[in-house]
Amino acid sequence: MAAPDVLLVMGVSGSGKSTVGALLASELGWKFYDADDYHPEENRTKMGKGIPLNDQDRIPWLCNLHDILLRDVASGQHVVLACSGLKKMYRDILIRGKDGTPLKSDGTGEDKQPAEVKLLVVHLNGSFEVISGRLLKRKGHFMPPELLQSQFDTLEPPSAPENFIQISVDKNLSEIIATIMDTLR
Ligand SMILES: Nc1ncnc2c1ncn2[C@@H]1O[C@H](COP(=O)(O)OP(=O)(O)O)[C@@H](O)[C@H]1O
Ligand SMILES: O=C(O)[C@H](O)[C@@H](O)[C@H](O)[C@H](O)COP(=O)(O)O
Repeated sequence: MAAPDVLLVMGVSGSGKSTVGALLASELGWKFYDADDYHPEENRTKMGKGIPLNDQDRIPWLCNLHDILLRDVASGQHVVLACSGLKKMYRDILIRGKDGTPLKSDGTGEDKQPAEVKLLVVHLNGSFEVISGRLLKRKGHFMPPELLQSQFDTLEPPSAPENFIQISVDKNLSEIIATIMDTLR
């Protein structure tokens, strides 16, 4: 696999994205973003009321994250992004933006290059029982555990031809990090 510029740590709420993403970024010395920090206030309020987000709520949030990734990658920065990325369409937006593959100038005024983000998707995969158990214990977070079923209903696990690995949330954190580091070698 070509070396990725960005690692997307994805999965349903409570699958461990923020925890794994932050550890991984620190291990790799890459920049870390938690997509939760980029939700507009309306999205946070909606989730806080127990209402699941829809495509309309998520698309502008994902487009903004795509712009951030492109900007960082263009400046040579490698990034770990923790983001639910539940549907293939959402992951495609993170890679290519909303309208597929916009062209950007390579600076010569002639050839154009696609403005794509080279992404490796790390899907943290687990059962409803294990993940809801963790969410019920998690304190001080705006996401109510009652929304977990809608997250599983929305989830489209990554599949070929996406560039991805899948790791069980039943593993402990050091095993998860070691598996990802092995994949990158
Ligand atoms: N592999 C793991 N084993 C045990 N507990 C974990 C693991 N990954 C995450 N956790 C715990 O599960 C909870 C949810 O993790 P978090 O990173 O907040 O998930 P997310 O960002 O996907 O919502 C946290 O309390 C975290 O400490
Ligand atoms: O797309 C979504 O519906 C949200 O991004 C959601 O998946 C995310 O999980 C929340 O922001 C809660 O945050 P946690 O994932 O950290 O629970």
